[in-house]
Amino acid sequence: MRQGLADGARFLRAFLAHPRQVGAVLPTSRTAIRAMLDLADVPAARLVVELGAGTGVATREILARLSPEARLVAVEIDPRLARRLTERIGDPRLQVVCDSAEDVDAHLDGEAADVLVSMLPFTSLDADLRRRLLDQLPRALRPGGTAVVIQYSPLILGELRRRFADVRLRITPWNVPPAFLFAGTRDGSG
Ligand SMILES: C[S@@+](CC[C@H](N)C(=O)[O-])C[C@H]1O[C@@H](n2cnc3c(N)ncnc32)[C@H](O)[C@@H]1O
Repeated sequence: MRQGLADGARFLRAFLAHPRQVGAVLPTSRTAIRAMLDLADVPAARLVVELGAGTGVATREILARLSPEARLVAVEIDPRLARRLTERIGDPRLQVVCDSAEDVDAHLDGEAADVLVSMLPFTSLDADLRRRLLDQLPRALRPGGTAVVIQYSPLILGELRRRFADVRLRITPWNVPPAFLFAGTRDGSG
């Protein structure tokens, strides 16, 4: 409970410092995170990449589903949030990277992700940055891999359809505000 409040306060501070970069006043609910992760096969993945890890609400749930031999690379641009994540989650499968998700490739050692989880606030970002970040999603994935994306509006659907062979859409009311969940599959079976 106290940890949840502390995370909420930390998230709000990050929002007040960089509203467009953070894109939300409250951390995403665990129920919405679970519904999003249900759209991909995290337990079968060898490499999962998370973009925009924030206070780690999805990071923890990914680790709970991840196999003992797999690894998770979590990218967060805000140095305070990234440092806090490293301090708080001592799991040897987790690597926290403080960088922009535009440069995620540089941190994957030539590997491609089986599952990519995006918490990035695409709709509040500047259009050029949004395009560069969206272009990274299929690039960081292996052929046949899945990207799951959470947003507070459906506006990104067309952009995802341009980049993925198949895109599924779900809506979860168990978040403030209600969230749109997308799952895109990269072309090819690998
Ligand atoms: C809507 S928040 C979600 C955070 C977290 N998953 C949660 O719900 O608590 C978006 C996160 O993406 C991060 N972010 C924004 N732009 C980014 C970028 N270019 N690269 C990496 N992280 C970014 C923000 O700092 C913020 O932590």
